[in-house]
Amino acid sequence: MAMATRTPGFVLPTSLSSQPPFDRRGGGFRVSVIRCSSSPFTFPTSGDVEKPWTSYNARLVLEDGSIWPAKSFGAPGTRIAELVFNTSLTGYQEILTDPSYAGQFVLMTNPQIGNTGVNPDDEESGQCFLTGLVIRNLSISTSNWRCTKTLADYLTERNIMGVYDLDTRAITRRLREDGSLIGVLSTEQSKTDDELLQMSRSWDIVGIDLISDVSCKSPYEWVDKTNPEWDFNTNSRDGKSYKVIAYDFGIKQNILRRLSSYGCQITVVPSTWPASEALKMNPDGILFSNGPGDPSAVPYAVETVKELLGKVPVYGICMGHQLLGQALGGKTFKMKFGHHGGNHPVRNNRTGQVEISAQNHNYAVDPASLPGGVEVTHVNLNDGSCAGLSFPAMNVMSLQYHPEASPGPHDSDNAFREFIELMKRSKQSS
Ligand SMILES: NC(=O)CC[C@H](N)C(=O)O
Repeated sequence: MAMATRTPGFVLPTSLSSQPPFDRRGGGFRVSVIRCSSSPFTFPTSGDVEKPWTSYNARLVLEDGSIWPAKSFGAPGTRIAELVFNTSLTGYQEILTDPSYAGQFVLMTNPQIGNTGVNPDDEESGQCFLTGLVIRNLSISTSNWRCTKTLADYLTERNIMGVYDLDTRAITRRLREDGSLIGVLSTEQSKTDDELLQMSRSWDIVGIDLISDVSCKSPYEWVDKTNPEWDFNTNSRDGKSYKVIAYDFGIKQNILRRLSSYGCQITVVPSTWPASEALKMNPDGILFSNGPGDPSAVPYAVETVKELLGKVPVYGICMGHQLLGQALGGKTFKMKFGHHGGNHPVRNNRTGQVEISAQNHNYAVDPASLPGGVEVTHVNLNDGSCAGLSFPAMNVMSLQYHPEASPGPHDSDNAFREFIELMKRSKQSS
């Protein structure tokens, strides 16, 4: 049969290539099953080289009917999740432990993963929250002075699936063209392709509250700072102490470390913590954290944010920003394939400066839905989407991206100083 090449490594029969693009929201599916070749490139871990991990044959089946043969290096089994791609060159351990990836498979576009292993200092939380890791090539050797374990052992111990030997470039192009897709990863040979395909088509992530599962269950104090050896921006500290309540919607620990390094005394509270209780604790400021899933599916959290608006300075990060956007009267929407990576340029509209930022979100605030007085302070320069908000009348500031992350540059860290200044001004005027 004559074949037409759609993207490198992905071959579609000509008879099917003229069909309209896959559209899950419209309910249409292009074909039932398309078999994809594994990667056209050969790395040292392919073929006969003896590997220091246990490997099974695996498959990634996407809801558009494409099937990607793979090899497993993590936990065996069958799992379902939304597939997103991440363009970071480093930081896979932070990604694995970022609670905002709950319900997702993360495909790394960097073709070589695992070379620095894992270490106790790079954890963003106490467990891996994503459903699986999809990579092109797993490094056969691990070498780093901080490394305590290989990536394969770490994922297996934590019962997280990891697969390699797929054509990650072709899958990424597919996600960019058609948008995020639901997929099933499986090492179970007894399951047919059709069974896995049906699984992927009967699951959805939109409209689901994912934060209740990842939030802490009771309040606790946080005291750890950034390791002083690695701290930066230290000249901008004023040496004063600020009492901050951090709502945990799936908080990354580096947010807490940065706040602590800036002099905050932090109490972390669960996502369901009543606003009235938070106010009784008499905080100088409140942080609304990052967190997984659809921000419009957690109206109880939006209500809590609303009750706190105007009473104390507030700072939202990622999910926290999206909750603030809704509490201020705006709406969120699902993006085509989101932003996941350590190299997103963002313009600070107030200074005109561009920050290279770390991002991880699939939803965004629609600026057109926001009421007058709410200022869009930051814009993502890749697609013009809203990356930051401010509502000075109520001491509100928020960022769609991750100022605590330092994927090389530390450009966004000043946002913590701005929060400190917001609290300081508010204290002085009261
Ligand atoms: N990192 C986050 O807080 C993610 C926010 C939200 N879950 C999204 O995907 O847009």
